[in-house]
Amino acid sequence: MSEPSQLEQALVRLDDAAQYLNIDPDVIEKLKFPRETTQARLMIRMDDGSRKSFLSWRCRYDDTRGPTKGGIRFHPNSNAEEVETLAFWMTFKCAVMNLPYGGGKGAVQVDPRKLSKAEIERLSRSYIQAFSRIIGPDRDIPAPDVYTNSMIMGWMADEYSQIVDRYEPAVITGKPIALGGSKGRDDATARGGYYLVRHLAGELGCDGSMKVAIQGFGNAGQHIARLLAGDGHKIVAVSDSEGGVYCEFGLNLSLLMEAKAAGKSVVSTVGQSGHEALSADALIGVECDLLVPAALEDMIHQGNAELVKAKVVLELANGPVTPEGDRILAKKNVVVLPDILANAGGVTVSYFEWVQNKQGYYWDVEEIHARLKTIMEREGRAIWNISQEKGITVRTAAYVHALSRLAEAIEAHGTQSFFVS
Ligand SMILES: NC(=O)c1ccc[n+]([C@@H]2O[C@H](COP(=O)([O-])OP(=O)(O)OC[C@H]3O[C@@H](n4cnc5c(N)ncnc54)[C@H](O)[C@@H]3O)[C@@H](O)[C@H]2O)c1
Repeated sequence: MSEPSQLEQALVRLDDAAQYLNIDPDVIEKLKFPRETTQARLMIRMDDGSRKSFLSWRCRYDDTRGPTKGGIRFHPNSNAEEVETLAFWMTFKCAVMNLPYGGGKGAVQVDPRKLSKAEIERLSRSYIQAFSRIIGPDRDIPAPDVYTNSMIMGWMADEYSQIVDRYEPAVITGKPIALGGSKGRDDATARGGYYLVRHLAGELGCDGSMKVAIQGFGNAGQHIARLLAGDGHKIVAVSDSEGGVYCEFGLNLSLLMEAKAAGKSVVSTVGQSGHEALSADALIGVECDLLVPAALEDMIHQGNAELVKAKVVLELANGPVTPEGDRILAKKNVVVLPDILANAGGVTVSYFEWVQNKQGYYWDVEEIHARLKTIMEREGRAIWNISQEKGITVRTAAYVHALSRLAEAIEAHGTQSFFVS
């Protein structure tokens, strides 16, 4: 038998959740397949005068609850199936948070590190030229993802406005503040996870001072370290792609952030402030209360999940625990706060950006934080209660929560075929 595809693996979560709900089979049939995936070949002029082409996609997985929403990734390994899987996750993430969106995703198969800044700008504008009839402020709203950033979103929003011949900032989120971006977007993903852990601390047994290990010390990893340390928790281990560092009394975060800002690995701080070297893999098994995967997919799996000593795993990364890893953690009574809830602070503040663009009135950062906190606590509490009532993992509970909202919307839309023939 062939290996299940990436999307088939993701759909296992849908089947798991469906067992706990009495929903129409039509709903599952609708959610099993993306509504539409468009492929385009982008041709751009390189700096040396030659022309080069790149494959690209945009998937609108499901738009029952509103316009589709999801990032655009620039990556050499991107392919249609990965885009569809990520769009499926976005469908559930937006439903978990009750944002008025469906799920989408886009990608260009490219290694942007091999392109000049001008070439990346031409590629970004060419993506919008190819997909301008698919995206739109009330149809499909892109955002940054792996190897894309606010500068690229600014170029894309500008290109779209030129094509439709009017100022249309709500077509894309994650823009620079000068072009209609929102305050509070930079640390939104980590802050959402932080509000969630703080709110459920009593239930999770995390109400005292915690020891924390963080895998991946990029945007999400550095912000969660800063926020948790601010509450007096000890960050005892962090890692990046080159290795890790450990200090049982708490790492020196300023030292680590200075190293990253200078383009160095966290490993460059070994020997200073009591920092000891730790292999990237050893981080998973560090003695701690909270483990935060904030790097890549599939990092906690069948081969290393048994090593986890933390009571709680906060998934700031997308898909960091494999289904086998999940089963092992559940057996060890480790609570996993799943990605579609734990890292949804990012898309929630993207939603705030879209609302601000549409209303033309901008909120201060305190208002953004207060609104994000309210939503994380409300949805986190509802999901926690489902997991307790049904005796299921928090991940399955999050899917149950999202699926019941999706099912309600799909049923409310009705199906025309009932009235034909
Ligand atoms: N930034 C956001 O708003 C956001 C929103 C939702 C989800 N996420 C997810 O969070 C994760 C991290 O995103 P980010 O924006 O912080 O990315 P980033 O590129 O800023 O940081 C990723 C970090 O992971 C490290 N890393 C790579 N391979 C590693 C390995 N094998 N072991 C340990 N560390 C490793 C990198 O060195 C880097 O420090 C991704 O899965 C992303 O999809 C991010």
